[in-house]
Amino acid sequence: MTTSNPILRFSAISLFPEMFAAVTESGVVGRAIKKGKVAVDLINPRDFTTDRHRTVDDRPYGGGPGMLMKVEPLEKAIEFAQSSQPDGNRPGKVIYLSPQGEKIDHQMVSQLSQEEHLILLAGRYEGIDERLLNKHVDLELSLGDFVLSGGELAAMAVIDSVTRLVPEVLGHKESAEQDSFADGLLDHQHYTRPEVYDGNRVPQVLLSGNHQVIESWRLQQRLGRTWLRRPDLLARKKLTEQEEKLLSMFQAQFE
Ligand SMILES: CCN(CC)Cc1ccc(CNC(=O)c2csc3nc[nH]c(=O)c23)cc1
Repeated sequence: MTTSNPILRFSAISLFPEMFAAVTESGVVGRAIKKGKVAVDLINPRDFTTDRHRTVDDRPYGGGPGMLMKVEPLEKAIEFAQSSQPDGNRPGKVIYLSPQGEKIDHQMVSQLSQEEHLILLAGRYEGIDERLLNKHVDLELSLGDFVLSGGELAAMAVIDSVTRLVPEVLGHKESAEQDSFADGLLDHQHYTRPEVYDGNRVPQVLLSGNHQVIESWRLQQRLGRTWLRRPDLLARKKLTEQEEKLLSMFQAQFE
């Protein structure tokens, strides 16, 4: 269902629209749609075919394995998505999910959350015609250096991660949690009942009730774990004097 004035509209172009139920019918995105803050339109290129067999794939010039997405149904699907734009608004940004794209990270997601309309082109087969790409696609994004069967999972990752950053979508409680990754550090360890599990106790500091010490311990763990597991993230982060001190105390235990 299309909502009249959502904060952000996604148009997902895919041969497998039913896959998107995974994000539209549950969780944060499902709630945001119900609240009318976000809209997700599903557009299937097969609905724009004109032949009896509703053909959506075509053979590659120059031969080689596999097929490509047929140009005409795909172009019509993109144009339909762009036409579903409330007039006067900025034209939707066309994003092609592809292994050749720029890797998605928090910065990219944060930028996309400022848009009003994102048209997500989820490819299947080996890809799409380069001329179509040059004519319609504004941005090519990849989920990472591994092979998926199509762009749908990547498109859903964009829908979920961008929706979480749209103001007023997350309640105050959840939005606090989103800050953790946004500040470029990994998360600290988590513990819940029982206090002793499998012979292991919860770190005493977390039972102390001393919130200042607990916050300091958690920050130190976040700095230390990022240093151990993702030094690339740490290299990009300007640390305060207090953070430098906490990290060097953490590192001292490895000397
Ligand atoms: C023969 C070279 N392959 C490119 C790495 C062909 C190919 C494999 C898989 C696909 C389908 N994948 C996507 O559409 C895709 C879309 S976003 C993405 N991110 C990471 N990995 C991915 O495979 C994808 C398309 C072409």
